[in-house]
Amino acid sequence: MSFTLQVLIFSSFPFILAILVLKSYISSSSSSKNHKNLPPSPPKLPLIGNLHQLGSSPHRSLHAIAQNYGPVMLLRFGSVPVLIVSSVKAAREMIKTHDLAFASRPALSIPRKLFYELKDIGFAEYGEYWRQLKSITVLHLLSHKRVQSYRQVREEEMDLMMEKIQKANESVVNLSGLLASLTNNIICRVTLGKTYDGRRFKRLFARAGELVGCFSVGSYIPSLRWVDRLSGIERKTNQVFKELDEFLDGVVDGHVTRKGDLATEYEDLVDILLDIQRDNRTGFQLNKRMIKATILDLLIGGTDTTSTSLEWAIAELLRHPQAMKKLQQEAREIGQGRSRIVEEDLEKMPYLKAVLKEALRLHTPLPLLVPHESTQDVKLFGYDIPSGTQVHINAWAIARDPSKWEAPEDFKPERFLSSSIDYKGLHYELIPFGAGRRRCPGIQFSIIINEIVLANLVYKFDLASMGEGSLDLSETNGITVSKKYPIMVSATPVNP
Ligand code: HEM
Repeated sequence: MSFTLQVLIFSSFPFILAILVLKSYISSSSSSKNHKNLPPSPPKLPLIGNLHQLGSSPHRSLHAIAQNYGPVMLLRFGSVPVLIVSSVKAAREMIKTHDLAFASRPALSIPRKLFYELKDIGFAEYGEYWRQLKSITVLHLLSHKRVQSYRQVREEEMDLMMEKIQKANESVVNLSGLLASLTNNIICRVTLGKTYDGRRFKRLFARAGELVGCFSVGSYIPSLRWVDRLSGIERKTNQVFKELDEFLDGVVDGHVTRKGDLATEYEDLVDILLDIQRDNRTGFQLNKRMIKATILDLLIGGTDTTSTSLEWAIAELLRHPQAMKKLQQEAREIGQGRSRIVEEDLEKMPYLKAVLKEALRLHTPLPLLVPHESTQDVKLFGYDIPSGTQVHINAWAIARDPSKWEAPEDFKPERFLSSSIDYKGLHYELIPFGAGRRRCPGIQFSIIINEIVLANLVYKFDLASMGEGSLDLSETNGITVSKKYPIMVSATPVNP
């Protein structure tokens, strides 16, 4: 930054601050005149509001603040009113009773750039466009039948991973890295028709994922939008978008040109989107930008979330040898000496399902879900919530609410053996995939990968953690909360 620019910025700062404080005073005095019954709020600073209180783990900081201000509290991130919902009762009222009012998303500047002006499913505002795209996703891309049809892809990629572990011959392997590659390969083959696992591809998607979770000052304090320019975040977003767009252009064009002359074993999701575009069978005209935005959503939304949840489950099993033993017993009784557990076996493995549920409860991969936004004035929990309020549901806090969960901090898969609580969006105490209209459409897709991989891993190997990091539960920062240190194991093959 040049000296003159610095002087200009810093000399104008007190002036900008004064205007903003005055503005916030005027608006707060005018809102108090409206006699709105707003939710409780912690004290805030001028200009930044409560942003300084978020820290590096916002789900933990917000949980701590909610202990004093209650399960429905109103914060300010810069100039944006942000509602934080932290109890089962409040989440149920929000999603069950007022789902429509809260079904939109805030238009944040980084997703807007990366996802083709919000032409994807995850960040599109609520309306006819989102409804059509979500229905295509649920009915054609991620339906039960479609997920079943990719069984061979799952099995081939899983076998490749097991071979790598076998070949390591009990020397230390980075299991976290293998799980990340496995889910990346499955999602790429299903979505794009082939694997992309080069360093450049992985780095591009890692940068895109990081950017989605990044805080852009301009989205919350419009008068300080220039900070995003100076910090380099705007340039980085534009660069990543350019590279993503070139990559996706190549993918879509490649699918168009090979049509007809190159027989493929299965239809991947780009083929299906192009078919829908061609026959216009849904009555909704898809264009290339919409197709690219949709693919990007599936790649970014499905990969890390799936591998992270499996990684947490394995970390907890390594920390709880009794639970590991119980799961191995279940797998070996079901497998009965066959070379592998198959997908038909999974329904007969209640402990496996309980382990994965318990891991999703304790280590919610997206602890604050994806932000929602109200599009009308609503009464929630007795409070007035104005239209245009951004909403974060602290699913991580809800999943350890002591009034709903006994010994909430303990890893106890057994709690699910005698309970009908599921993560599909009907039990608000466990909502790692969200609930209501905006619920994740990839539940089945990710759960079947995690079930089949975990079942076979413990069926074929005895895993011993190597190094302290494997058992350490520290978290990364970002929208998807993963294990900070990779799981390193030595895997001894067992003869089932
Ligand atoms: C363990 C794995 C996963 C977790 C924990 C997860 C979690 C979530 C959450 C919390 C949301 C937002 C819900 C809300 O706003 O209330 C979401 C939305 C979404 N997820 Fe997932 N997800 C997972 C896997 C997947 C997979 C495998 C795919 C696709 C291949 C996928 C695609 C999407 C899409 C497209 C949306 C946007 C839905 C909308 O806004 O209407 N997810 N997911």
